[in-house]
Amino acid sequence: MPTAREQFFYGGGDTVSAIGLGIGISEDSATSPSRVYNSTTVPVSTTNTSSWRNGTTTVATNGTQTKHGQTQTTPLAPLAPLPELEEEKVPYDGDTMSNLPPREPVDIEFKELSLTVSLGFKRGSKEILHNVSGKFPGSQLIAIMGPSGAGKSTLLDALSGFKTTGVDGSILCNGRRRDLPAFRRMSCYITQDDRLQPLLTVSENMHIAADLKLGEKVSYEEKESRIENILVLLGLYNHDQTLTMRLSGGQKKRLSIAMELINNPTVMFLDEPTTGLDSSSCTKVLELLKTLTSQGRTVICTIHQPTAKLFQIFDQVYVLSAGNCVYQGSTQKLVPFLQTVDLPCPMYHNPADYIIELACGEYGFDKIDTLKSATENGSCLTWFDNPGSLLRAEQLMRKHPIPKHNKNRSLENTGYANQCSVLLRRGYIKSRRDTTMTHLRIVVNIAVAILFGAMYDRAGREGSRVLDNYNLLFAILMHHSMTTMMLTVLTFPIEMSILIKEHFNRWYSMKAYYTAMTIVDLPVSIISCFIFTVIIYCWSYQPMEWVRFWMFFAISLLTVFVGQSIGLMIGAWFDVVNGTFLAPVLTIPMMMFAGFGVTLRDLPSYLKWGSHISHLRYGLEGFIGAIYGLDRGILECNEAPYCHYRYPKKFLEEITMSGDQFWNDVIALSAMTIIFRAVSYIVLKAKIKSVR
Ligand SMILES: Nc1ncnc2c1ncn2[C@@H]1O[C@H](COP(=O)(O)OP(=O)(O)OP(=O)(O)O)[C@@H](O)[C@H]1O
Repeated sequence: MPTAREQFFYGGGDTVSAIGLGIGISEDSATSPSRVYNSTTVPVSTTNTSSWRNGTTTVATNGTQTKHGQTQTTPLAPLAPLPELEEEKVPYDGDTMSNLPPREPVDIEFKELSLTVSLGFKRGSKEILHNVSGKFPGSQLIAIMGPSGAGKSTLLDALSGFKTTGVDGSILCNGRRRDLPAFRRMSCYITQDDRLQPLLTVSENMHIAADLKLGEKVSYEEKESRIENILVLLGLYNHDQTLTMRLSGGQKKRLSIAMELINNPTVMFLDEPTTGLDSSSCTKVLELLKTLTSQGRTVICTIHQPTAKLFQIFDQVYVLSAGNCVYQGSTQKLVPFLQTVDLPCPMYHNPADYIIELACGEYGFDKIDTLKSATENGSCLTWFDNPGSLLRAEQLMRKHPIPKHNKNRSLENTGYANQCSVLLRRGYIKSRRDTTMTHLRIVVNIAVAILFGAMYDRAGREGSRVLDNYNLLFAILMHHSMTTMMLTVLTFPIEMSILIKEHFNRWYSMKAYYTAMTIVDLPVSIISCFIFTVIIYCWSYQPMEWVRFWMFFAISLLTVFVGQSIGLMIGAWFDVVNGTFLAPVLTIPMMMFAGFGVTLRDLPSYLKWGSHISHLRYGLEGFIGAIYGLDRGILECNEAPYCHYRYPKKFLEEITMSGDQFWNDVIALSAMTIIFRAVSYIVLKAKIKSVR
């Protein structure tokens, strides 16, 4: 049997290639037993050359349709019926969407759109989209296709408003220039990777999304009913108590869609919704999206190389090749289009595969130019289903009144207080289940306290072991600073992708996220620090005075907060690899400036400034003030005949600390916490902005 390429270049043997393009007209198909059908082959009988989507079609999408070398004619399932999610055995009920009111369709058009990215300092820039145009009418399921690197995700980013930097050209919504805040209020973006909270169940994720998107104005019953309907529609109802991390790839994808459906967006952008899914899950996801379009939603998704079966689910396709449009129009008309430009699709070839092969330049780069000119880089509307009925911009403007001006500048659906309280609830659930950030942290604090206690048993009251106790105080300081810093260095890199998605989809503001994240961590920080302090303070026999204990605890806690804030700042600035390298590296100079190895008096004058920015210096000074300050009396001397530091004052003199700087240390550590937190918030905001 000739290969697709051979058929293309040398003709299809006994096949009339006129219809070609995935629609092979066999002169005598019944007498061609040698034909092999693969999953992407869509030959159509001569009785149905006009529509290979709905007519009687010879499909070989699985082995059963090719029997003993003979092709069986199988009618394709009509597209209209709604999907049945067999996997979950949920009978589909047309009413399941009753709580999601139909939407007024939105027509998106873009003209001469180009997108340029900066390649970095002194490296210039690169244009990814080259003046492409296109039209995505409302209520349609639209595929943006193309080879890898063609610019599919970039086009999706530009249209959704996710990318605004370097975008040139015009994007129209219902004929009017896109008002980005208003457009973002009616649209959502579902990313390729599943950015979901792994430690929450399906139901919890849905409730959090509902509370953030619908707020308190919508009643509990209404929210419940919406969640129920969506979960039933998406076949997730039976899994509502499953932790998200335990869901299958397809279920995660459906949950991502479900969470965005809660506020009933009009336009949905999905980046490769079928990637990583088996063919049955792909079909289910696409059929679900198709269902959503029937209620007025416009669903635009990027897709790599759909099989013939998946391809036919789409209404319209937009094909890109190296940032240029090579086809725009209905899926059914792709074959006739290719025929018209003299690039007929070989028989038994999936047109979707064929156009990608053409777009890759497999048949010569001149073919790409031919296609680009034929589609006028996306301006040509000839190949739409019913081009005559497409409304021009002016007609659309007349049909759709000017939208009401929204005085509310905030993009989020609910207020700051509601966002904070819902995020706190989510944070609480997460920290209850998080083995590292919560459980391991408490266990590590207890284990280290026991270890230190055993090593420095009674060092706190013994005059002959003052230097041991000094070492212990510094070790405690390092423990508080390093353990929290290393944990929080990971906070933003781990959460960043979820944060970007949820923030872009207007779930919450950065301010609310940051406030909730700060508050949620407080109980665990305080509890683990308190347990540690009690164990080590008692075991090492530090002075049994409440004032000194609380001073000691206060300095410990503030050191924890500073360590956390530095960790957050580094995590906001750098990725995981650089962050985990930089955090300990930056701690070393802080240690040197703490006055521990080299006393503050002996620091070279040109390095004195370092001691003022070292949180470990203030921590150590604070500990010394708590343990040896407040005019502490003579120490016991039971373990050695001579106690050099029997008088605490002598020790303070030698380490050049006065022991009365406690409040200055508290102020310095508090100020550092506030400054580092503020810097990490600013860096985080800038980073999120820079992504766009
Ligand atoms: N910020 C950037 N800096 C430099 N090049 C970029 C940047 N963003 C995208 N590109 C380049 O632009 C081209 C298009 O990228 P895009 O992610 O849109 O492709 P795609 O068609 O979605 O590919 P895939 O299907 O593999 O995801 C690629 O060559 C990519 O390397």
